[in-house]
Amino acid sequence: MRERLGDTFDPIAVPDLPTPDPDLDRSVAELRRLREAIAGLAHSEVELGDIADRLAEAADLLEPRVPEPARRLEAMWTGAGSRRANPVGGPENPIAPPVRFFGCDDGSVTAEVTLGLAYQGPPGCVHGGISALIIDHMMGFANHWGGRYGMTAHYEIDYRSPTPLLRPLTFRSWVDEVDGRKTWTKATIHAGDRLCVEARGLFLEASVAVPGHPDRRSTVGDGA
Ligand SMILES: CCCCCCCC/C=C\CCCCCCCC(=O)SCCNC(=O)CCNC(=O)[C@H](O)C(C)(C)COP(=O)(O)OP(=O)(O)OC[C@H]1O[C@@H](n2cnc3c(N)ncnc32)[C@H](O)[C@@H]1OP(=O)(O)O
Repeated sequence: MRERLGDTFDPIAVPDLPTPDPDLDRSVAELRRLREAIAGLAHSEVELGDIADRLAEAADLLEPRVPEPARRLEAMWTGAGSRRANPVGGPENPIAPPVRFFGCDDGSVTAEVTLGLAYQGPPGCVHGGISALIIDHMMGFANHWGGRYGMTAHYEIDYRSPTPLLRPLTFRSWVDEVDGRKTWTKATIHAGDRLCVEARGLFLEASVAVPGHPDRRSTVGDGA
């Protein structure tokens, strides 16, 4: 059995996601297409003057309408936390790589993603910081799937072999050990059968103040 994570979240219940704004999701999807297209352009192969003007026009239209960041932050932490806006897979976040997470019967969480040129580090390979970003976030999912939560206190990562761009990658994470407030969580990235990355993180139960809600604290990942 595999369960798509993020929309609902057993075994730790989280509030429902806010109703999506279809036009916001669509804008982000279009921005992602642009991001991949622009990252893939070779110099001088396409005449970009007109495109740059049109992008500037869209940005000029948008910028004056953007509310203060404090207002956006407050909205993000109302109801379902920042799940829709987070930088890994968040449908409202243009920089988010398009990762989908699944919870498995064996207690692990898997994710599948193919990363494009915008995420390049070494030639033809995924930037190590991008791998780390996805792993950190995914460990948070694995903790929840295992009935735990917490903030990342420490994590270590071993890059065992190059992680290819433009090929399906399988991420996997699971809770390895628990002790009081501490949760140790492991994760791997594979390209086919080849191990590319392995990591281990320490998460500590903790809470942080919720922006715009002085009376509330969030346990990070609880969607409080
Ligand atoms: C997003 C919302 C989604 C909602 C939807 C839910 C479903 C989805 C689920 C999930 C997806 C989301 C997943 C998110 C993932 C993102 C994760 C992050 O990016 S977290 C940001 C980065 N991390 C920080 O900013 C922490 C900063 N650090 C701190 O605030 C503190 O250091 C803290 C709270 C971690 C610990 O501080 P203390 O004061 O509570 O604890 P002390 O007393 O220092 O330590 C307690 C024990 O832990 C050990 N310890 C502490 N830090 C350690 C370290 N770095 N290394 C090793 N041991 C450490 C200590 O030695 C001590 O151990 P002894 O009890 O004595 O055995």
